[in-house]
Amino acid sequence: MTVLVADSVSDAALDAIREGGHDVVEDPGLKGDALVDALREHDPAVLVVRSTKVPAEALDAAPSLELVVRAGAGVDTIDVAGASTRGVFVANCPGKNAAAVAELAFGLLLALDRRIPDNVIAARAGRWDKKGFASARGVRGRTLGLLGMGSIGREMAERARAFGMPVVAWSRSLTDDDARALGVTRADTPLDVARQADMVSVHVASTPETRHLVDADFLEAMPEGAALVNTARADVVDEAAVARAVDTRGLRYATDVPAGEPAAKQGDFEHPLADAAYITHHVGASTDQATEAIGQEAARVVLAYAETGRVPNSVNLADQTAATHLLTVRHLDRVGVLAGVLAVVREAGWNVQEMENLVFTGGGAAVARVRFDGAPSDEALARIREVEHVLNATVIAV
Ligand SMILES: NC(=O)c1ccc[n+]([C@@H]2O[C@H](COP(=O)([O-])OP(=O)(O)OC[C@H]3O[C@@H](n4cnc5c(N)ncnc54)[C@H](O)[C@@H]3O)[C@@H](O)[C@H]2O)c1
Ligand SMILES: O=C(O)CC[C@@H](O)C(=O)O
Repeated sequence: MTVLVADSVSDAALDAIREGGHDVVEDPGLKGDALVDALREHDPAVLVVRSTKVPAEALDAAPSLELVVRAGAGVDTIDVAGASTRGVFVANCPGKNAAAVAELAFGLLLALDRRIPDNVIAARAGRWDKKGFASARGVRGRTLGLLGMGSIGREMAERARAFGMPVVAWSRSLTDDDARALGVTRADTPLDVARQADMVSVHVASTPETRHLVDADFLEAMPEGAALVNTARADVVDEAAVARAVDTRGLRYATDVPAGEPAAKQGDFEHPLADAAYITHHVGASTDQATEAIGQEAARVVLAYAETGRVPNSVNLADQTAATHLLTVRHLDRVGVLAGVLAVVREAGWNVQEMENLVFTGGGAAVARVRFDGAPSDEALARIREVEHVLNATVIAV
């Protein structure tokens, strides 16, 4: 299998994939047209990326492409819907960089409280200002609000405990039992978090539903002088509203994911909040530990897919198909039996949604399970039972 790696991934991961017998083409600088050209040239079965965008034209460039692995958490950089319509799997590496991101997010919260970057900038400029930097609120006993209690949100809750910060959290599927187990107070809505928290950290995925989850109303509901940290994605926070809240309500803001983040790893950067906020360079996941863990997981996904055809951490397989019925066929393990069964299935107009064939020890017999969407008929079932080497067949509603 050819594996094109378009971003920097750990050497250990690349070695593991090579040791699995696969050709690795590594070009960490690929993006845009260069990525499309490389996909066309190498026609890989697997593409591994970090933040590199994978749009529809990239998916179209490699007819052999079967799997895109996001060596990270967020898959908003990949045209997942486009991959689904082309029958291409997309997988990610969930949780593997969560500790690293939580470390940065907490660093930013503390930096906002103590104005650490401004202290450093002043010292570097040859200015001593103990008077100017002497006041801070402190975080112990302050309430931390969390939006999103996935892998990173949970890591944040753990760290908040160590800092003596009560946590109020909103997450779309957080239950009271989950909240109790995590030692946090569950909020019914994001606005409830805004009202109760002194500092808020954002950890939801970027989706159409989470766009501007932090908007003008959210910022208005936060107390004067509150702090907000965004290490999730730019579009989850309305940055124009943030700029206004910085001016009018003394909001303190830090982000690792500024809007208009450059695609290139180095270059010029301008941002309307560059002076008013603390902006880091999308480095939440960039610790050695996270890079190693992400690399290992990306390699595991590639190797598991190559060996089993199954995709760990797939993000675009339907949780629930449209299947209405399950056809179970016990049969002798002979050539052509399933073809005969499927011919009847086709004539009956049953739309196959899921299918598996398990062989019994010794290899004499097998059982096929076909989940389909369609109206069952006794006549079709009788014809399946008549297919040569079929032992028995049943249909039940699922
Ligand atoms: N700054 C960085 O370097 C960096 C690194 C890793 C992840 N991230 C970002 O942080 C995000 C969270 O990472 P994670 O590892 O915790 O992911 P996760 O999948 O474990 O958690 C995602 C959270 O988003 C919520 N969510 C997803 N879709 C939603 C929707 N439609 N409406 C409301 N909530 C929704 C989920 O409920 C969950 O709470 C990632 O999606 C990514 O964008 C940034
Ligand atoms: O790969 C990176 O450096 C960033 C990854 C991060 O945004 C993610 O969603 O995992």
